[in-house]
Amino acid sequence: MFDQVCSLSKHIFSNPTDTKLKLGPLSCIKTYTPHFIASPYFECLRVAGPDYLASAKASADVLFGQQSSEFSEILHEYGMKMMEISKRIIKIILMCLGDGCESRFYESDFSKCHGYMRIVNYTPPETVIEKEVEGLGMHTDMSCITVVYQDETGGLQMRSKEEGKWMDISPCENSLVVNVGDLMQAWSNGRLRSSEHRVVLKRFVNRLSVAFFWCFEDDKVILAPEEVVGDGCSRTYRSFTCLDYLKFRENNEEGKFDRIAYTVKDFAGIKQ
Ligand SMILES: O=C(O)CCC(=O)C(=O)O
Ligand SMILES: [Fe+2]
Repeated sequence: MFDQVCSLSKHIFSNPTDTKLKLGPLSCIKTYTPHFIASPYFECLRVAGPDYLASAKASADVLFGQQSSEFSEILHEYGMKMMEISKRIIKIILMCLGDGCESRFYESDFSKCHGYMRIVNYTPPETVIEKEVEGLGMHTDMSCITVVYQDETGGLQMRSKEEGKWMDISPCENSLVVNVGDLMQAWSNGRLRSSEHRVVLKRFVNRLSVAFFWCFEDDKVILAPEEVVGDGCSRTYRSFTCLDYLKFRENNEEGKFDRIAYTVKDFAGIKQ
């Protein structure tokens, strides 16, 4: 499935810019983010749930005409699989947070989660002066969890908690990277950490990744349950609605990921 998603996506990204911009920020469909928004070397296509088929088809129809259904069918299958995987992962995470947490909180807090994916094509500059070029600058994800498939090129890096050193997350065949996002950090009262990460590019090597973001519904009020906070501990985040946080990030980033000036801690963290 990854191979199919990758080869169909490469085909889409190989279209001329003018064609891709039919899906761009100034079009009515707005599923394509061109170069120079997140970074000069980053472009992406967004496929939104819950109807992945309709979302992918809307993009494919504009690019290839109505007869093409291969792309939308495979992305639908991929989206459904990612939903299933995300549910399984979150249930395991809840189990790790305490006895009975899964049965207590899955239905009440996570059953309305939704997902969307970003297929990202990284094109490094042809002349590289510095040793390392960032395809996507340091950031945290605004999700509960993110499930990432990266191709064999590598380049994903996470910042270690203690020393803030960059660690390579090397690609491994048939493996996915699972990343905790900001919403889960706040919901778990900081027991789970939304990791800072970035993507560095290799000279002359194109890179493709598919990131699936699993998020709370927009009007969800996020507040760590007492059982998760734990006896004798206090809340480190005030309650907030998911959409308010997404808007806060949007307003502060102006579409760029090149600095991490504001995170969920700045938005809802309670000063201790
Ligand atoms: O391309 C990758 O491997 C990661 C992308 C990412 O971090 C993101 O889209 O938020
Ligand atoms: Fe990310």
